[in-house]
Amino acid sequence: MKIFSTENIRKIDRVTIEEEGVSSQELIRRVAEAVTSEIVAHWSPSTPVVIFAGSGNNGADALVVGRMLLEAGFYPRILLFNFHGDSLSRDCRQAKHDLLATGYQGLVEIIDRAELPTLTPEHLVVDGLFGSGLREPLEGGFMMLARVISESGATVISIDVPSGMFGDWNARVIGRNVVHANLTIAVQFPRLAFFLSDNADLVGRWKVIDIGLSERAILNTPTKYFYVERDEVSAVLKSRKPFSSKADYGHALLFSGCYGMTGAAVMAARGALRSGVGKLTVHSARAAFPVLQGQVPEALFSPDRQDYVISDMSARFNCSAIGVGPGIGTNDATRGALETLIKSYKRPLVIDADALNAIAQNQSLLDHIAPGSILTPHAGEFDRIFGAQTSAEGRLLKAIEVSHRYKILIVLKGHYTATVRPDGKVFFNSSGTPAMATAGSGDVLTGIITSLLAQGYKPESASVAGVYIHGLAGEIAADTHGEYGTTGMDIADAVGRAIKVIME
Ligand SMILES: NC(=O)C1=CN([C@@H]2O[C@H](COP(=O)(O)OP(=O)(O)OC[C@H]3O[C@@H](n4cnc5c(N)ncnc54)[C@H](O)[C@@H]3O)[C@@H](O)[C@H]2O)[C@H](O)CC1
Ligand SMILES: [K+]
Repeated sequence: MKIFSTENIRKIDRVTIEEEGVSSQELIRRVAEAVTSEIVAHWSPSTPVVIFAGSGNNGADALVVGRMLLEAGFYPRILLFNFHGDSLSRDCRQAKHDLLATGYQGLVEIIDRAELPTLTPEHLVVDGLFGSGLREPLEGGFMMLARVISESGATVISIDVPSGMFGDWNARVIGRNVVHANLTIAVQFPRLAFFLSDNADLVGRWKVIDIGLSERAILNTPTKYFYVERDEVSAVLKSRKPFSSKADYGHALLFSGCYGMTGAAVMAARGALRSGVGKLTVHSARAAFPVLQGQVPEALFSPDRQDYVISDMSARFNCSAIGVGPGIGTNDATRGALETLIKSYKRPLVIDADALNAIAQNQSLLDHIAPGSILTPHAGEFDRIFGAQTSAEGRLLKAIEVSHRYKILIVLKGHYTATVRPDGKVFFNSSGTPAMATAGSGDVLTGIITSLLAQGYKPESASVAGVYIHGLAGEIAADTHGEYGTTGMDIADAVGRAIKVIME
């Protein structure tokens, strides 16, 4: 699914109204209908509801919600901010008119000074103060109002975006000055800001409602941001040919494991094999031999010269893809071997874990990484390489910059793992569960992406598809083992089923 900028949503909105003949009032009605159904489905008419309506079309949405709630037997209190008595948008004026035409007596129109109602945790607040028309961070009375709403303990449903927050970038916004929603109901598309952990407490849960904006305009409007769902991944994964053999699905090489961290190699290997690689060789410390051969008998074992660490990472047997990092440790010999690999290997590498930490200690290696390589850092690993970031937004911007500069893909792991490409496109992943916050989970991902690369998928699709498959495998594993009980190995073992579900 495309994630559009606020500006582009406005354009698509305009095309829908001007070229497809849908009136803005009809669009507002569709928004209000969806918000109202949500309320009617989960709250009883006796709920004390307070609706805050601003002067623009976000306020118009809110006023129409008010009218629809009245029809459903609720009796909301509605506050409309109409400074000087003449600031309403045309649609907001119309919505006010329609509301008053029902004979409703509860409208409080705030023209100069606001008398705010006391809010308690029993209240349900509908936040229609500001949507995509917000121009500046809130200040003064609106800032105070946002704080009062957030600190009241009331349940808050925000229409389109939490008021005070921009849909795109929020570096200038202070979280405390934004309405904190429990649920945000976004019009037609999720916003970039929803995917950044900085805003998690402001957005709450979010849903998107389809109001039927022009499909042609949606198709023709470019964007750099995407939300990856199952359909996009199933369009990428290829079915196997009946007459194919293992030679058709690549031979991956993993540099993984050392004494004490052989399990990482096991999980990466399992992830690779369960995602369809034709052959797999794991090069590891000699001491890893019995564990790897015992736990992953399908993989070939390539012993290092050294017993306890990896000291040699030369590419061998013309392998079709290399993954490096899980459980390799930070030994000098291993770091030296990694430097040689990075400086000599000309095809994309998958680089994870301690291999990332080695790069953090020798950043000149970034200049040598083959274009199209995939780095899979979590926030801490990313910051160690590219500098400490104070926000997820800053980290994403930095990832976009360095991905372009070094021509590498960065898989920034988190709740919505973001895959950042050198062309500036960013893919936020939709699958996954907190059950995956467990040791070994990342090793499995390295295995999956390396396996897809080995099978001939381009780095752009191996990364995005690999991340989605990994998340879905985590969901499947958590179905059986629960949020607490899911292990890295459970995730690895569910990878095959995840791919099956995607391809069905
Ligand atoms: N996307 C769609 O297709 C549809 C969206 N809808 C809803 O409409 C709003 C956007 O409405 P708009 O009138 O453009 O803007 P707002 O209601 O968000 O607010 C504009 C209003 O606020 C004033 N203002 C802006 N910034 C500030 C500030 N910092 N302090 C004080 N006042 C400010 C500005 O001057 C205007 O008066 C969208 O979010 C959806 O909710 C429709 O439902 C139709 C389809
Ligand atoms: K809002």
